[in-house]
Amino acid sequence: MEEFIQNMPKAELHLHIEGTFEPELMFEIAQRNQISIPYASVEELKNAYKFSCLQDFLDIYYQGAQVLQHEKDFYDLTMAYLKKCKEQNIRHTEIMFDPQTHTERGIPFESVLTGIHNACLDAQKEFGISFVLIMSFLRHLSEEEAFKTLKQAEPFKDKIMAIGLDSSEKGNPPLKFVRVFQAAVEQGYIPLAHAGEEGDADYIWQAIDLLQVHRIDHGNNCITDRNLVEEIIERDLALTVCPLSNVALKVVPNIDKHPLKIMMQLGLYLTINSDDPAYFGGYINENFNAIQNSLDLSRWDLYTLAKNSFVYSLASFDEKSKYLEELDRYYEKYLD
Ligand SMILES: Nc1ncnc2[nH]cnc12
Ligand SMILES: [Zn+2]
Repeated sequence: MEEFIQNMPKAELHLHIEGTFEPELMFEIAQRNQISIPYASVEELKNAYKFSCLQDFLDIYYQGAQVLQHEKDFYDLTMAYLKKCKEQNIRHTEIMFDPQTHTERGIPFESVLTGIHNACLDAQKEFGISFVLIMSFLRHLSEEEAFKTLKQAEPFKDKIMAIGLDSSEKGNPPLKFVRVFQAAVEQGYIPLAHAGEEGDADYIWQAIDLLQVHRIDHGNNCITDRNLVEEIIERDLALTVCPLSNVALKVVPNIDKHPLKIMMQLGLYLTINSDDPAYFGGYINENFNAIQNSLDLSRWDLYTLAKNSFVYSLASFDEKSKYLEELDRYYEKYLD
C-alpha cells in the first residue's frame, strides 16, 4: 500500500507554508540572518514539538516564522516544500500563507509574496507542479487588521486566487470576518476558511452561511450535527482533513480513533492533507500511510481521496482533466 500511495498522483489543498519550516532550514536561515533561536540545537527544537492543543502549537509556529526576513528566505522555504511535492507525487498544491505573521514584524508584504510566488513559478517550470496561492487572515487579530492586509495585497491580486482564515479558532468565529470576506469576494478572491477543528459545528455553519466558503479546512466537528453534514453534502463542499495534525493537536485522541472513515461513510467529500508537516511528523504521503494503516482503507478509498483532491481543487479545468485522467490510468493498472 505504501508504494501505491507514494506513486499515486495527488493534490494538496491544505498546507501552511510557514508550517513546512524544517528545523534544519530554520537554523540555517537564522544563522545567515543573525537571529538567535531559543533552542540550542535542531534536536532540542524538535523536542519542543509536543502540543496539548492548537494554541500550544501556534505559539511555537509563530516563533519559528520570526526567522524569515528576506524574499530569499521565503523562496528557500517554499522551494524546500515544492521539492517534497515532487518526491511525493503531488501534481498540484494550494499553498496558504499568513502575511500578517510577517508584516506585523515589519517585513514587507512584497518580500513574502514574491519569494513564495517565484519558488512556485520555478517549480512549475522544473517539476511541472501547478499551484494556487491562498492568503490567510489570522483570526486572533482584528477585522481592521484583516482589511489592512486585503489592501496590501491589492498590487499582487493576480497572484493570489483565494483567501483563508486560520489561527486560534475558539473565541474567533467566522462572524468576526464577514465584512472583510465580502469585500475580498467582490475583488474576485475565492473564500475558504478553517472551521470545526477545535470550534464546534456552529462555526462551520457560520463559515458556509456567512462567509460562503467554497471548501472547509478541517471541518471534523461537523459530525456532531446531522443537518450540517447533509447541508455540506448538498452544497457539494469538500473538507480538507489533516490526520497527523489532528493527532498532534489532540483534536482526536489517537489515529485509530480518527473519524475519517465515518465521515466518508456519511457521504462527505474528503481530501487528505498535511497542514504543517514540519511540526506534525509528516508530509502528505505520511498522512495517507498513517490513516490507511489505522483505518484499513482500501485502494478504492485512497483513489477516492486523491480524486477529491483534484475535483475540489482550484486548478484550471484543463489541469483538472489532465490530472484526473492520469489518476484513472494509475488506478486501472491496479485492477488488472
Ligand atoms: N491547524 C491549524 N489551525 C489553525 N491555524 C493554523 N495555522 C497553521 N496551522 C493551523
Ligand atoms: Zn491549517
